[in-house]
Amino acid sequence: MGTIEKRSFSFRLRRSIGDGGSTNSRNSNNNSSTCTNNNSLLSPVTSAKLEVPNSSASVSRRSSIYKKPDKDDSGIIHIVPDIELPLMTFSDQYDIEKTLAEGCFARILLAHHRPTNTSVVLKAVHAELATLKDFQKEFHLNYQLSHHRNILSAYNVAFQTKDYYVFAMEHAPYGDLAANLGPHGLHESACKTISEQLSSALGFMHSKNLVHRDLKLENVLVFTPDFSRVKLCDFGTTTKKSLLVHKVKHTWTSCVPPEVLEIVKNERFLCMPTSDSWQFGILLFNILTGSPPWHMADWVKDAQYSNFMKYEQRKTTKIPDGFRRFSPRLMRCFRKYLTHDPEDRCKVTEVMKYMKDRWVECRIATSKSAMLISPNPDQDSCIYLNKREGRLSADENKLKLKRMMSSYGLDNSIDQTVVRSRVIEWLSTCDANFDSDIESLAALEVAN
Ligand SMILES: Nc1ncnc2c1ncn2[C@@H]1O[C@H](COP(=O)(O)OP(=O)(O)OP(=O)(O)O)[C@@H](O)[C@H]1O
Repeated sequence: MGTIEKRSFSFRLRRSIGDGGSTNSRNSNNNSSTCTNNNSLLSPVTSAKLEVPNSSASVSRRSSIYKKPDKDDSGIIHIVPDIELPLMTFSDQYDIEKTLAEGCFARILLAHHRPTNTSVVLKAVHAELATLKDFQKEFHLNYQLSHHRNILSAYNVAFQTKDYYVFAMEHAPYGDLAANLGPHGLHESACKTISEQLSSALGFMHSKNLVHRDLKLENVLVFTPDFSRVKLCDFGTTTKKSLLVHKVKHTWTSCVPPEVLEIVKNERFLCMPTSDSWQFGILLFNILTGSPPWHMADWVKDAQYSNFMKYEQRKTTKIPDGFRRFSPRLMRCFRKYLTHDPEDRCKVTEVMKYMKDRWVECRIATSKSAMLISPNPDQDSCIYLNKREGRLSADENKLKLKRMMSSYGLDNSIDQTVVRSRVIEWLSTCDANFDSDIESLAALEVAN
């Protein structure tokens, strides 16, 4: 094997975010705006000479190769600088420990950086599948956004090998949200924690006129097992607001907003933050239930979406199937995120108004069929509420009713045998598999 010559590249092209038009890249935006390049905005990136840590860096960024980007970017975030990428091999400075993931465009490698004795993750973008300027844009944005606590920190380190463009970032020890989601979703409190952090990260991006465009479970990384620290990653499709873009390829159809789904192949459209709001709504549903609300936001082809759309547009009061467990407050919130018309869609931070509300309510009886929905009560907030809090509120309501009736001088003595047989009769008409001996009914009798 011959030695690989180390040389630097500089790029004469001057551009702003979204400028391009490559056909094989994932972010094949095409617009004509051009900005003046400023090399001083980001110091030349070399992996041979690593940056000394900034003393004010937060605990999670203590790595000796982390250099904090400037908080007050005054708009420079929209100018992708020409950076020099030294050519090297991984083994020059890194021991590759394992491949964490293979994305559509990149390999994600856990590596040990020998000179600084630091564990890092290397995102190695296939040079054949992405253009150099797409790589530079992703690296620049990730690095510049790094100072938000819920955005993955990129180190000031980038280089190229024979086959890859590479940059370094911190390691998320618990992987992505998709890997942490059970079939019945997460508990309400975890969903609130996650949505608070993600809405903050996306709100921060929007405040800088940037649209992420590819929010999905796989692009949210988990740093603590209780989800108290999650971070947004993958800025490969991030675009400046109002630029003309093509559809993002290689994403789940359920994440594609209706106005984007309608776009015909190769047609371009304006990139707007409301598409992140839509994807936030889908992600919220996904983490609460374990699956997306529909396959695609096409009211002709997808009955589930069509049902939601009728409800959202107040053509029916019937709550769509997948949403029945949610409280009226959360339904109001979903309506705002998942409204068909992007003009009417709320800002991504809207969810913060709903943090004090209960999100999940149980409208499912504790019958055998209900238990089949979630055999593990701790996995499903609906059943969880039903068991731990349902009885308490039922007792309280009963007492209230008794007090109210007696204050009007009404007799409130009830024949419990009649009540019991009516309940059994009603349940058996609802559920063919109903067994009158189930524990919940025995408990009902005791409570009465
Ligand atoms: N810093 C990290 N720590 C741990 N895992 C990571 C890290 N970065 C990425 N991953 C894992 O690698 C996967 C792919 O990463 P990423 O989305 O950046 O690659 P990509 O090629 O752009 O993906 P896509 O297929 O969405 O285009 C993530 O879903 C996540 O599981």
